[in-house]
Amino acid sequence: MSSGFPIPVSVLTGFLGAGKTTLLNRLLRDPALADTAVIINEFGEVAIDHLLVEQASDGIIQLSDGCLCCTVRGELVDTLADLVDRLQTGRIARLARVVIETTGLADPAPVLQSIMAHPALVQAFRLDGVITLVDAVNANATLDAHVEAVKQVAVADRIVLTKADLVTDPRDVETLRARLRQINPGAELLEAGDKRTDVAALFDCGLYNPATKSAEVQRWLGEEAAHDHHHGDHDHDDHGHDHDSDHRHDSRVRSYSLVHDGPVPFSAIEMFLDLLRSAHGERLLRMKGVIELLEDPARPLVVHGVQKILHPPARLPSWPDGQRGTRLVLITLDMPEDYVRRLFAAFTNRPSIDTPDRAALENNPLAIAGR
Ligand SMILES: Nc1nc2c(ncn2[C@@H]2O[C@H](COP(=O)(O)OP(=O)(O)OP(=O)(O)O)[C@@H](O)[C@H]2O)c(=O)[nH]1
Repeated sequence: MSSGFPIPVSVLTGFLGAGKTTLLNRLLRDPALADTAVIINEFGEVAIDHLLVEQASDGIIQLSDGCLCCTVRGELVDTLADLVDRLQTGRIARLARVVIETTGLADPAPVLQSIMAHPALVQAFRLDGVITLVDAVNANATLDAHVEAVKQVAVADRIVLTKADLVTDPRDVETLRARLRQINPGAELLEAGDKRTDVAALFDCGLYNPATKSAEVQRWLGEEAAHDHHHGDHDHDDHGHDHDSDHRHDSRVRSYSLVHDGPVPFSAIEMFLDLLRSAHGERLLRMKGVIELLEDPARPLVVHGVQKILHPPARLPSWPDGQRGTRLVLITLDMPEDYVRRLFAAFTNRPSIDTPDRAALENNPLAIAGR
């Protein structure tokens, strides 16, 4: 494949009517998004019709500013594969970026998985990040009612609050921000109405940016460290209202970091990640981390995963903050944290009491109870 690959893919998600199309229309006016293909993952209306100048017969639409727009007909992977084919056969001159707008209340994980798990697409595309829009007026009710909405927040790299202008009491926005922080401490929290919520703020949020050979590691690790906690089962908001934990899907979401000072053999980390994903894939909403490998401790290995899918690990040329060590950040849904911690300890050779050591685990991975 030529040097333009892998092409960054951003997923724009958010509840029904959260303001995805509105934000996308604003962003597409920025020349920085030239040569971007927008894939709208739904049938029916073309949402950005006022930008259209020409509709190609095959469903891919060339916009006046050079962007491409298509609605998914059939499988998303087919649409992405078709874009690669067009690029390689010269039917598209350039393709710098893909933005996938998902439908309202969808679980974004299958979209991410369809890209990251596809053997051919993974060569052509890399997941840049998930941008989740949250409607400040309706978010609390939606988060209470739909676990998909909580997942959308949990997998985000950027959370954009929309319609804050319609909320009369600013304290309600602050309460919502705290709730979103609780679900996903690592994501940057922005407001749609803020001029700074631009292309630069929303894109290129991968852990590893091949263009600059740098990582966002420092920022999200710092955030996570500051927020490392269990999410309480019994929260109350600023107005003193207790939430019924049965309706609080976000109490099922936890984020925590796993830290190991010192290098870890590649085989150990590989086995740890394999076991975690095979045993708990659906519950592992998001994982990001840097790993100090025994085999090459000077160059951190960056891992990035969504559910069972692990993005191909990238190498950084050096440690971004000078601090070595293995640090993984997990966002999980209904996953026994204790099991994960003990598994990690076993593979990093720090068995806790009653936990079999790594050699025993490699022979019998089920030896850790509590799954
Ligand atoms: N006041 C206000 N209205 C907004 C804001 N963002 C979006 N809207 C309005 O909310 C409505 C829905 O916005 P869309 O951009 O269509 O939302 P969407 O997420 O694309 O909607 P679906 O694709 O149907 O899920 C529109 O009427 C927008 O004008 C905002 O920040 N403030």
